[in-house]
Amino acid sequence: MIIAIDGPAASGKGTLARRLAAHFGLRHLDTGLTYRAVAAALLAQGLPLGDEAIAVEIARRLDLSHMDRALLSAHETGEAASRIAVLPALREELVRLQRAFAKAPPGAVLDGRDIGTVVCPDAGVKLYVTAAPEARAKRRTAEMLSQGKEADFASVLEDLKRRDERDQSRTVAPLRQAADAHLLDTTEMDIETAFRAAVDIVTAARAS
Ligand SMILES: Nc1ncnc2c1ncn2[C@@H]1O[C@H](COP(=O)(O)OP(=O)(O)O)[C@@H](O)[C@H]1O
Ligand SMILES: Nc1ccn([C@@H]2O[C@H](COP(=O)(O)OP(=O)(O)O)[C@@H](O)[C@H]2O)c(=O)n1
Repeated sequence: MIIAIDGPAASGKGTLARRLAAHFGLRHLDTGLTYRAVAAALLAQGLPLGDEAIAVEIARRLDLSHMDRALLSAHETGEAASRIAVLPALREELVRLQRAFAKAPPGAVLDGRDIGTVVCPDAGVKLYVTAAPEARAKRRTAEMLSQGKEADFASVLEDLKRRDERDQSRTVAPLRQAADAHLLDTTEMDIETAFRAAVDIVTAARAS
């Protein structure tokens, strides 16, 4: 079975995806990391973010089993990832890797922006996880502070809104809720409540 999870930045989709994968015995791929890994490589080598051919070349060499969220979590990496995520040939290359991961047994949970709409349109269950921008900025700020990084709520909020706008308005695979996705608004939910709600949705979908 494939579970597709999409949603805006810091909505909690990664946390849910990880826990659902463990609960249902599936593999997990955070597809945001694939965009972050390419962006981090470009930044590290001082290469331009707009050069599609170079980005595709880096994507071809990606090893999905060696992507470390901690190493790729920097705020600037997320910002650069959303800038290169508009490049069609790069998306094509990454989607190819993501689909291959999704299809291998026993199934997988993938989270990102276009999983239910583009990467796995036939997924058994689709969730669209969201929360109010202020709630998401509060979570991301707390996360950064807990990692010993500097974080200012107002600028985190501004950055998240700008990234959401870019992700929703790009021409190729924009962030949007698939017609058959279940909406999970976690603004008023803690992690445990959101997880329980997601398990109920998946369990009901598997039974039908
Ligand atoms: N429902 C929730 N309530 C409070 N904090 C949450 C909730 N879901 C996730 N978080 C926290 O918010 C931060 C961002 O969550 P994450 O799963 O990484 O989001 P995303 O993958 O959508 O960017 C993490 O620190 C996570 O522990
Ligand atoms: N399936 C995906 C996943 C991420 N992305 C892009 O990659 C960026 C970083 O994604 P992420 O999931 O790591 O970001 P957070 O939500 O964790 O902050 C997003 O802002 C998107 O622009 C995408 O275009 N498609």
